[in-house]
Amino acid sequence: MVLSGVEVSKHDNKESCWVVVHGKAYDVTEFLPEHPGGMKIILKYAGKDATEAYDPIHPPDTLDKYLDKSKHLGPVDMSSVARVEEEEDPDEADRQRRIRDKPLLTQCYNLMDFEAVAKKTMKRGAWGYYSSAADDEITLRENHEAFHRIWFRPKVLVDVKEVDFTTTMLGTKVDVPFYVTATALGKLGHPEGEVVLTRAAKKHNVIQMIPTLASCSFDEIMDAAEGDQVQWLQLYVNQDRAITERIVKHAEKRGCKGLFITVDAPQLGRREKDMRSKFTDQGTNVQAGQETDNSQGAARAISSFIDPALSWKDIPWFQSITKMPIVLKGVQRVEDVVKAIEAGVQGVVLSNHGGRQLDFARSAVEVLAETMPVLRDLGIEDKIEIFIDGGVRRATDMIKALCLGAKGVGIGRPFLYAMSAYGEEGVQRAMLLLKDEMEMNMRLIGCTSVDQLNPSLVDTRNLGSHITGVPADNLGRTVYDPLATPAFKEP
Ligand SMILES: Cc1cc2c(cc1C)[n+](S(=O)(=O)[O-])c1c(=O)[nH]c(=O)nc-1n2C[C@H](O)[C@H](O)[C@H](O)COP(=O)(O)O
Repeated sequence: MVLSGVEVSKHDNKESCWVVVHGKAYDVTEFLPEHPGGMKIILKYAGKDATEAYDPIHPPDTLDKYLDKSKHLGPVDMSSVARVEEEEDPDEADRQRRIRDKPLLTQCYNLMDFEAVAKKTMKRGAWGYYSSAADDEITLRENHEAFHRIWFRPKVLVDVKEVDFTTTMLGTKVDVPFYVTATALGKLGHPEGEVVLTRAAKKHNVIQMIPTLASCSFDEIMDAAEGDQVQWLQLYVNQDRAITERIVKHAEKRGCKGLFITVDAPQLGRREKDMRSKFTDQGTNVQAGQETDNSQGAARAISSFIDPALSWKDIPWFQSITKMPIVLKGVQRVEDVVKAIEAGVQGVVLSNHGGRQLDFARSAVEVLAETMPVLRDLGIEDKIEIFIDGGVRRATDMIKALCLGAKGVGIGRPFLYAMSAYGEEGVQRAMLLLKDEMEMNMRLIGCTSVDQLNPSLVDTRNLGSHITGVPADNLGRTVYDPLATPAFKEP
């Protein structure tokens, strides 16, 4: 039996709330209080077609996975279903013009070029979510600027005819020492979402870390991989450990080759640009608890399930439910690296979440420079693989990290911007540009393989002095989007 839009429209309130997604009606009345994005956003679409707002945020299998079958009401005659009149973005016509006039892909010569184009062509809410960082975004800027306080000590008269910058990460051979790190809500930037990154990563033999808060379903992203393409899972630990156990076991069964447990986000940071965009979309498919104030932006709307009680005592439980290598993502001091080694995990990512969590957290490269000498003194530097992420925008940033002892680096925003501005081709070009830069800079530093990169090739004397002159990062500054000012009403 096909429902009419008139029938659906009668259920438009808290007492009886039906929504339509992809031509089917769902009774979400009982789910309202559980929705991570809060009730308001669902009630906005109660009795109407919610598909357009729903898609960028929720993996397609969300309703099948999380809404009891008895609430699936069946097909609707879409010709009679009401739609929500979204308020027209005053900038939309201009944005379409900027998309039309954007530079050719071949005119992008570095990762910051993609950011420049994305800033002008992305929807405000999407740009706000991707570009934002915590509080005054000091750490966001420090992540990139810290690399400017490290200088090279290149060797000369070395035969650098053949350069090979392949390496291994958690036992997987990769073409380049970077991976695509986990960044949520891929469909905010591109209608296909994270699978765009999957396809580009395959072409360059780069590992992709699949985010818990992906727009695409986990299986969609795994299915988009080809052949022996390697993917890792990034995990936000759910307060409901049964959900977490299910996610981890399924990931291992599907062939994930690493479990990256995010440990720097007991609560997601306060990202004001994201909040200012008054993110009105719902949370993702993961679920738990309390009413969320949507005016806190996407971050808060999608993360109420994260367990702030996660602690070192949970590590043995994770080791009991999976054989995947376990890596702690978001470690920020050498004492915790030593603890991670003692806990028997296989790796850490030194990271401050791209500056999106604790403002004034140090850059990962500075923590790396602090960590490796201590591990070497203790003779335990080979007990764990150390990755870093945050602010990596050039191959020289990667080389500096490898010289200081990193196994590889994670890159986040640049691939999101490349995807948002130019789709898969953009991500491909971004990866190619990094490979070109890698080959040139390895030659110029006098090395032919990553295992030759060592601390003697860099001068880090200035790294710890946070307030010091650094060469102006002009493109980065022009692209940097200071906190959007409060939206004053037009006169
Ligand atoms: C840019 C970005 C980063 C996010 C991210 C979303 C975006 C848009 N999200 S978040 O919504 O919760 O903050 C995640 C995430 O899902 N899980 C996670 O572990 N890190 C998340 N990160 C952090 C990411 O994994 C890297 O640590 C960070 O992006 C590295 O810095 P760059 O962007 O400068 O490369």
